[in-house]
Amino acid sequence: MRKPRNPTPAQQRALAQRLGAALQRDVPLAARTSFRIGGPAAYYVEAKTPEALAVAVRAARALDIDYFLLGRGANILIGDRGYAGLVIANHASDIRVHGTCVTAASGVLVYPDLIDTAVGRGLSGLEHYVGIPSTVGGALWQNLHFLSPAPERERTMFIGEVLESAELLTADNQRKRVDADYFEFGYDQSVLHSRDDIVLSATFELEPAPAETLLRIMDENLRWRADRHPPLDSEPSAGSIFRKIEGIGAGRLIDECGLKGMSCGDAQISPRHANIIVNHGNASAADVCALIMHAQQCVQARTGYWLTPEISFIGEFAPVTRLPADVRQPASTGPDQAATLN
Ligand SMILES: NC(=O)C1=CN([C@@H]2O[C@H](COP(=O)(O)OP(=O)(O)OC[C@H]3O[C@@H](n4cnc5c(N)ncnc54)[C@H](OP(=O)(O)O)[C@@H]3O)[C@@H](O)[C@H]2O)C=CC1
Ligand SMILES: C=C(O[C@H]1[C@H](O)[C@@H](CO)O[C@H](OP(=O)(O)OP(=O)(O)OC[C@H]2O[C@@H](n3ccc(=O)[nH]c3=O)[C@H](O)[C@@H]2O)[C@@H]1NC(C)=O)C(=O)O
Repeated sequence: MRKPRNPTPAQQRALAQRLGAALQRDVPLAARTSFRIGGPAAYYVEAKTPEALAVAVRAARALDIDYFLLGRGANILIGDRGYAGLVIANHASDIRVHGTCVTAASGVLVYPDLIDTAVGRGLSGLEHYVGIPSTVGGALWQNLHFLSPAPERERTMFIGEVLESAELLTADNQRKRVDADYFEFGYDQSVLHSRDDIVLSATFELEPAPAETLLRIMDENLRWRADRHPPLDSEPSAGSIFRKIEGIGAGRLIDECGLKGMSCGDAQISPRHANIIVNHGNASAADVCALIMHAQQCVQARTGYWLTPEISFIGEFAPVTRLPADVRQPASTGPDQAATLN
């Protein structure tokens, strides 16, 4: 991602005029991410409806101001120097049920809000994604996934399977309804990665199911996650750091290199799951980058595989100044190390 530019004084005035009192300055972002890491947003606005989201995105585009759309902040690492442009936080939270369909604004939290609403009406299709932090928009961006129910767990299920349609703000600022095929969903993949479309809302087509079946699946999936992943509330993270390597496992490769438990400052490769880096309090983005680069280098040297980050790197990154505990050579000295990780 290009380093965001500081808006000029003229752009700043025009933005303030368009967004009014909703526009805030120098807003800390760390607490707005699941990693609890990152510097401030120079400009920040919270969109509480899909209409307000469209207004903010259109304003940034019209004024040629760099912007970033922040969902739950669960799949990103924000640089220690923050984001120089406009961060648009998606808090659009409306949910409507009509028959077996549920329509949610893109800022709705998949868990608990969307899942609880669907399950409360006895509707099946979303309960698999219990415990995973994501807004509806983020879920479509990455095609949110989890294993099919126990005991078989024979395949990965994707949220795209139950998507009926979505309303977008397209790259040319049109509001448009599209069906699920439009998204060209894959594993961790959708058309949103390559197009500038913004999801405003989504409609899911679900199926009636007995409450006890839905509650059993949710309970089993929460236990599956609790057994394998560090708990998000006490050990903040961004979930899997590296992309899946089919049939091999990014986590397994890091584990085989003996890197579990390795620390850099307060950042640590989780002793529980090697593909997750946790923040024990005051980890910086630079600390996380140092661990990422170290894992990439170790895994490549030992196995020949190159680990590609799954998370997005947002904003401006400070140089790596601290190194993982047992690394003797500097991993990087430049400010743009995030660009070298991909
Ligand atoms: N399976 C698991 O266990 C876990 C999965 N995750 C995944 O991480 C993601 C977390 O979502 P969330 O926290 O909400 O997202 P984030 O705030 O982390 O943003 C991630 C990206 O999603 C895109 N995005 C967010 N909202 C929208 C929208 N309304 N329209 C278009 N693009 C959007 C943005 O892309 P852009 O910059 O291109 O606009 C952004 O870069 C989910 O996809 C989830 O599947 C996370 C943790 C664990
Ligand atoms: C956590 C995420 O998604 C998760 C998703 O929740 C679950 C369930 O569907 O499947 C994937 O985890 P995963 O644990 O199977 O992924 P990997 O990190 O590639 O591990 C693969 C395999 O390696 C082994 N493994 C993993 C960690 C470890 O420390 N040691 C080890 O040996 C395990 O057997 C594991 O099953 C997703 N991760 C990726 C990178 O695809 C996320 O996207 O943030």
